[in-house]
Amino acid sequence: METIILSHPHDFKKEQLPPCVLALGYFDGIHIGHQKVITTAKQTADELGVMSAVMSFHPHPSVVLGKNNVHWTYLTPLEEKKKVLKQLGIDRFYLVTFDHAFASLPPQDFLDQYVKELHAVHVVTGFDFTYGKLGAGNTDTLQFSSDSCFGLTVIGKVERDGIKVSSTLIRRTLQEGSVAKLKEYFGRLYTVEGRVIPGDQRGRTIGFPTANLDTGSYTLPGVGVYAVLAEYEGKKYSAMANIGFKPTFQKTAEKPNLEVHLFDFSKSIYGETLKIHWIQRIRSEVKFASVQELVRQLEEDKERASAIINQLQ
Ligand SMILES: Cc1cc2nc3c(=O)[nH]c(=O)nc-3n(C[C@H](O)[C@H](O)[C@H](O)COP(=O)(O)O)c2cc1C
Ligand SMILES: Nc1ncnc2c1ncn2[C@@H]1O[C@H](COP(=O)(O)OP(=O)(O)O)[C@@H](O)[C@H]1O
Repeated sequence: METIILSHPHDFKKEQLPPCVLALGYFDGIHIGHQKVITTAKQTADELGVMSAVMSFHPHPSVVLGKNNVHWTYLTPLEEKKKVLKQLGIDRFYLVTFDHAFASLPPQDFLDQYVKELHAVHVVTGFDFTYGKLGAGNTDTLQFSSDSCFGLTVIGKVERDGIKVSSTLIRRTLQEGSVAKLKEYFGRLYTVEGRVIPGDQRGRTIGFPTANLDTGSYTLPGVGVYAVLAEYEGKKYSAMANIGFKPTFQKTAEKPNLEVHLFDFSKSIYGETLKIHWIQRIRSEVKFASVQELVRQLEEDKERASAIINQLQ
C-alpha cells in the first residue's frame, strides 16, 4: 500500500492519478463499521477494475478545532492504521493533514479538490459521514453532488446490542475496562504496542518482574488489572498487566503506568517492542498494607489470568 500525504492546498491533478474507488472517513480504530466501508470500497474497486483507496485525516479534527473532547490518543495511531488498511487489501492511502485551512473548505470545494481531483470514480462512506466547513456536507449533499461525477455507496449503521458501533462507544468501553467486549466491535482483540522502558527495578525483587511500557499515542484501557497476551518477536506469551499508580508504593503520579508480567519468560527486553492484546479485566488496583499481601495477590492474579487465557485456546 502506498501512502500519499496531502497538505492543503495540494497540486495533484486528476490526469496524473489512477482512477480509484475511495473510502472516506476518519476511521479511528477500524472497527467493524469502518471495516464494512473499507471492504466495500475494495470489492467495488475489484469489480470496476480500478485501484482501491482510503482517504483519512491527521491529526484528529478535535485536536485542531479545539472541541471539548480532544482526542490526544488514538485507537489506531497512524502506523497501526496503515498496517490494518494494508491487511484489508487497500492499494493507496491518501492522508490529508488536518489543519485550519483544510477545515474551513466549503463542502463543495472539498468534493472538487479532494474527491474529483483525486480521480475517485466511486465513493464509499458511512451513513453519518460529514465533510467541509463546520461539517456542513453529509451523505445527502454527497448524493446530490455525486450524480454526474462519481458513483456512491453509503453504508448503513452497524450495531451490536442495538447500539451503533463507534469510536466513541469503544473509547467508553475501554475506559470502563470492559476489554472482553471489544472483540465484538473490532472483530479482533484490541492491541497496543509499546517500548519497554525502565521502572523502579522493584518487580524482580518480589518475584514478578514487569516490563513497563511507553505506548505513545495509543488509548489505554482504564485503571485495573488485566489478563493479556504479550507478543514479543512474533511469539505470544500469556501475561498479566497492571494499568495504574502502584498505590502500595508511590503517592503521586501524573498518569497511570502500564506494566506487564509475562509468564514463563526471563529475558531482559529493555528498549524492545511488545504488543499487548487485551483479553479480560480481572480486578481493580488496590493499595496493600504490605509487599507480602501484594505478592499473594499477584500469585492469585497469575492463576486467574492463566485460567482465562487457557479457556480461550
Ligand atoms: C498484574 C499486576 C497487578 C498489580 N496490582 C497492583 C495493585 O493492586 N496495587 C499496587 O500497588 N501495585 C500493583 N501492581 C504493581 C506492582 O506494585 C509493581 O509491579 C511493582 O511495584 C514493581 O514495579 P516496577 O516495575 O516499577 O519495579 C501490579 C502489577 C501487576 C503486574
Ligand atoms: N517475565 C518477565 N516479564 C516482564 N519482564 C521481564 C520478565 N523477565 C524479565 N523481564 C525483564 O525485566 C524487566 C522488569 O524487571 P523489574 O525489576 O520490574 O524492572 P523495572 O522496574 O525496570 O521494570 C523488564 O523490563 C524485562 O526487561
